[in-house]
Amino acid sequence: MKYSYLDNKELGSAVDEFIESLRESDFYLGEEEVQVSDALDRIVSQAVFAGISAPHYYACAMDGIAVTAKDTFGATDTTPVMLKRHRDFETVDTGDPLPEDKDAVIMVEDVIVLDKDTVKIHAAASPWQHVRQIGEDICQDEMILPSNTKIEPAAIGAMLAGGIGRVKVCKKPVIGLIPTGDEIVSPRPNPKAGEIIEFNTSIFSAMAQKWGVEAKIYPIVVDNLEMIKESLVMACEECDLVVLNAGSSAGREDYASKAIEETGRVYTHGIAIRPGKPTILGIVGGKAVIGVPGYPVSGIIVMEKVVKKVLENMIKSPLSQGEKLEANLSRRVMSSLKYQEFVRMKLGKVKDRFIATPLNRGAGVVTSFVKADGLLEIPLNKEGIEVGEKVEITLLRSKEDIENTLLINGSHDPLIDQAHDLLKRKDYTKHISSSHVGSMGGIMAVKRGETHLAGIHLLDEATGEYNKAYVNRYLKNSGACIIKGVKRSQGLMVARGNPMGINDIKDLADKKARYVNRQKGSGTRVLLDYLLGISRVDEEKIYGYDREELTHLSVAVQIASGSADAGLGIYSAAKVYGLDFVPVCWERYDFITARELLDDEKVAGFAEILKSDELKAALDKLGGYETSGIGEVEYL
Ligand SMILES: Nc1nc2c(c(=O)[nH]1)N[C@H]1C(S)=C(S)[C@@H](COP(=O)(O)OP(=O)(O)OC[C@H]3O[C@@H](n4cnc5c(N)ncnc54)[C@H](O)[C@@H]3O)O[C@H]1N2
Ligand code: MOO
Repeated sequence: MKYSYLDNKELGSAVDEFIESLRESDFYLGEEEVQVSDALDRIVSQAVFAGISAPHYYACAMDGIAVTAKDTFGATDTTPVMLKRHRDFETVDTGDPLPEDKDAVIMVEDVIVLDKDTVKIHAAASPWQHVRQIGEDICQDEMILPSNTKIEPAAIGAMLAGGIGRVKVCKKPVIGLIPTGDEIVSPRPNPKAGEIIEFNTSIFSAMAQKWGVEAKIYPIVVDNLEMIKESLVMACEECDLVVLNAGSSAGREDYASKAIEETGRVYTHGIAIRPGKPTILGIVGGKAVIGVPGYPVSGIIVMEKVVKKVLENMIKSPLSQGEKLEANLSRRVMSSLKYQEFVRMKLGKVKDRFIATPLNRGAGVVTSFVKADGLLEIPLNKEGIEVGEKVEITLLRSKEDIENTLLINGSHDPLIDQAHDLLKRKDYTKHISSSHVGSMGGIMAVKRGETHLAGIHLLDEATGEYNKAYVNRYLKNSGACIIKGVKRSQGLMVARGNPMGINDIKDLADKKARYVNRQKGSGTRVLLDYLLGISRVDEEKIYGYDREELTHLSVAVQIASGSADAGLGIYSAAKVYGLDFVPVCWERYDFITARELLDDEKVAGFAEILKSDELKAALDKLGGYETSGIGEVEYL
């Protein structure tokens, strides 16, 4: 295999060696002068010294009267001192210059006015009280900012106060982004089969924007070595750093490495990180060129861990640092000994513990980054991390946001999305994060204290009753209770017009329908098995019984796209895709929680939303729901 030719260099040393090589071609950007008022977030290239002191005169710090302190000595509660205007005092406001013969200010609150020109005071003033000395803030020639410091809002004020109007800053790097690939097309609403919408460079450009770096996106280049070389050379002339996106691995049409080699030099091809292993580090025309893998998740990681580091060295300043947080791992995470791995994580706080749950690890699943609250780094030579272990997470959102997030595990229902939207409309500081782990997964998460709520719909085959039996069985004595949800219509989703004439569970086998199932542990799977049992249909007779999807909507998508004929699911999911729906039964979908969490502001707030008329209206619109008792607590 060609892949064995890729390097597997440790991330830190690969990047450090690359930066060393870049230094030889003098990759610092130089400086330019800008107006201080336009200099937010720029990096000063030289230390900034004050031209004048601030304040540059003795300034009154309070509204009141300016006096000579010694004239007030002896004033007490019992022995007030009288002062005469223009002889002993002058009226002053905050910021006024202190009159020349005066050395203190008495606040207006401490002055008793006897008549227009006479006041009485009951306490002596000490010399220089409430007077801002010359240079109290900044002394002339004092250093306001050292070299290579980012200009924050207050620093703009300090420089202006110090008499500085223009400032020398590092030039802003411009990064060139070249998307490549025959299958890549510019964003459009209805791409054809085989066309992939180009979005990576928009992600990278937005990341650059957040770092305060300019980005220039070049036209998409097809998989043609000469054309890639041409675009690369042009970008290297026009930009300070170039990202060549996709074609980084060693497939038939992966030309990135060759294009860099033939126009400059490749220093590393292959870094021991996952995702992101086929990363290329090269130099063309003295400019850094980074071959970033095509998969978006790999791309984001390489931008963050490699491109950002190179840029930081270019402008000699850190670009952004994620806050860290300690959390308990809710699921075991496996890792390869060969790679340093970066895993997207969901975070939440249940009682006083932060809980971290790994998200989908597919390098093509860009929404895993949309859902992620943080990144877990698993070092090289480690096989994984066990459930319950404490891990350090680099945050992608603020700790406060995470503390304000209600966690819902278990089975998903669109009502959660509706409630989330209502919650955000009521209070923008609150969030809901839901993980689709099936009803049983939800019960276990409540048991382990890893979620605030779990959405469940589990039929007890013996009693025909929903949910309670399971809570009693699995959460006995652990003080769990039910927050009532809805009754919802479950049925068979089939293509519009029901072309195969599927009318019940038996028809799935009899008419050889291609079925799409839900995952083990999901309530819908339990329901199917129950229905197969009472219909005396063997699961082996169901074509596609082992094909599993994680949500009602993803089952509906498979049917709508024609890759399956039927799947069990709820009415609202069928409606979204315009599918026909053969009702099978009504089932209860409820939430369970630990009793001590009922007082938790987030849980109580969710129960309130459940009870609201707005939610009922939204559910009526979705269809297939019955909402009596929704939001009520049922103790077991
Ligand atoms: N046989 C093997 N195949 C692959 C291996 C391997 O070890 N053996 N490594 C995989 C890894 S890891 C990665 S990462 C990718 C790297 O792929 P390339 O950099 O060569 O990129 P492509 O194959 O051209 O594209 C991958 C994927 O990303 C999509 N893509 C590309 N550009 C964009 C864009 N601008 N916007 C949105 N999406 C984009 C592209 O369509 C592909 O789906 O290689 C594996 N292969
Ligand atoms: O870089 Mo690949 O993304 O390791 O999965």
